[in-house]
Amino acid sequence: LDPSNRDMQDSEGDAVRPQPDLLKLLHTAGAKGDTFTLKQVMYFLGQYIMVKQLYDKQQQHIVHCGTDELGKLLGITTFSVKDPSPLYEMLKKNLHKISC
Ligand SMILES: C[C@@H](c1ccc(Cl)cc1)n1cnc(-c2ccccc2)c1-c1c(C(=O)NCCN2CCN(C3CCCCC3)CC2)[nH]c2cc(Cl)ccc12
Repeated sequence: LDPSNRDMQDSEGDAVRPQPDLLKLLHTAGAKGDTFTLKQVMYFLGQYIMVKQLYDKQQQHIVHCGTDELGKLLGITTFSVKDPSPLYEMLKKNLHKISC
């Protein structure tokens, strides 16, 4: 997690409510309920990539999501887990922060 995303890291513990499309992916990965912490969202997205076998077997930091729901959400076909910026862009659009 690069320091430029301070707001993301600071708000790791806050409750967020994913939009329906993102929520569907999290449930596919075994998540329960409709509110999570950012940490949990990241964990379940990681599980989703594993379950759907979207990562490149040779270069395991590359994720091929062009033919998957995840790709539609991210608006890209491939990304590296070493450059999380497209991910944070998607999460900003698809996570509603709950200020409880
Ligand atoms: C540091 C962390 C990360 C977390 C956030 C970001 Cl924005 C980048 C990177 N990370 C490092 N590699 C992965 C990864 C790589 C390939 C397949 C699945 C996960 C992850 C991701 C996790 C995660 O919760 N990771 C737990 C430990 N990972 C180690 C790698 N493991 C490998 C096991 C062998 C096969 C390849 C994955 C899986 C569990 N959640 C993610 C969600 C997405 Cl949208 C993208 C990537 C990840």
